[in-house]
Amino acid sequence: MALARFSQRSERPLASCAGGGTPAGKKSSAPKHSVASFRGASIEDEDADSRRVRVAVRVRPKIDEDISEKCEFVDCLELQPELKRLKLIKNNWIYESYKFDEVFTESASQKRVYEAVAKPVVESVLNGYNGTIMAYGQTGTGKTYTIGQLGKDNSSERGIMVRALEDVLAEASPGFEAVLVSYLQVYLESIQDLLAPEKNNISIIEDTKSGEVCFPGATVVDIRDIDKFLEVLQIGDSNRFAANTNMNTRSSRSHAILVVQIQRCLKGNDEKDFAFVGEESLQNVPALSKSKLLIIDLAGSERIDKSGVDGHMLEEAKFINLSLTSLGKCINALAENCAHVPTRDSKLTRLLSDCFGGFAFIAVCYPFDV
Ligand SMILES: Nc1ncnc2c1ncn2[C@@H]1O[C@H](COP(=O)(O)OP(=O)(O)OP(=O)(O)O)[C@@H](O)[C@H]1O
Repeated sequence: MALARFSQRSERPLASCAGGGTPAGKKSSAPKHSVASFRGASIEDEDADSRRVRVAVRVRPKIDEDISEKCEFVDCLELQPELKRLKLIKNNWIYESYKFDEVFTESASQKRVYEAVAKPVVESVLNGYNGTIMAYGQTGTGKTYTIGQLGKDNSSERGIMVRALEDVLAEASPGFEAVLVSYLQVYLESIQDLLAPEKNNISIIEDTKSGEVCFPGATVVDIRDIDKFLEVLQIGDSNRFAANTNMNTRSSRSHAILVVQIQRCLKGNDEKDFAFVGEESLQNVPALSKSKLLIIDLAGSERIDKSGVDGHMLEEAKFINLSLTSLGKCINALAENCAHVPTRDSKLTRLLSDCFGGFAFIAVCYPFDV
């Protein structure tokens, strides 16, 4: 499974913001823990912070299900975390080597993954940037575990969503800042509100001037404490489309997107700390800084023959693979610094469009067929 992160400075002009202004595994004999290979992951000599694409890879441990299935595991991966390298061994003589921004072995804790991959993005969002963290990989490789694990009984198992909100809430001071959360899923190219599933087909509105993307009608919950957030996540997760496939007993059939908007009033008496509308300075109206954090648990890419799906689930798999392909095209365009990023090809990429560009850090990853 690969984790991607990217962030973008909000470049919306002060006056354009509402509220008076905005500073800115048929069970395979293949090892399920070998998950993905990544194009674009072998960039070695660029300065990591200046790159628009950053990729971390996490290999999950064998789980009881793998063992009870009596799968034969073939060692086809060699991890070199200290070199941030992964070797894909094809046979005794042939291997391919990939370089990542981080390589996490089976023993990597949730905390470590969060701190190395997600925490820097959360920090930049708290500083007014838009940031995105997403997990990509073959079905059953641990994306939901990494991103969305609630860890209600064991807080050490908490995933990126919960840890990110813990950090955001630790920074926010009540009454002064708002932490607004929406939880959506993209299923069969339709956006559904995970917190109010009757709201289907939610539209995506793009502000033509600022490029800001919003989802009118989606439930927005003002989060003040982590218990409330856990409740919200649990409701959302219960509404997510999931199914039992050959490769995962609870396979997510949709892309889940957590949208966290952070609003902060800027303090100070300097003119620059206040909003401007046209020529008029709105003295005494505190400027509002808005930034957005997207945390995305992508549906698993799957080989239809391996996952053993048919009928409706086959339709689902086609939509999943199509939207992942369009995401891949956008990411390639960003990785190659293309002027045009083709965001209009799928709901998923349209929804992400205000986080594509600028100082972006994004993953480019492709499923690895064993
Ligand atoms: N690092 C880990 N440590 C322990 N168990 C893990 C780890 N990663 C994943 N698992 C377990 O592996 C199984 C598959 O994980 P998960 O459902 O997160 O995969 P996924 O990539 O989200 O799959 P899909 O794309 O089909 O939804 C689950 O039982 C999960 O608890």
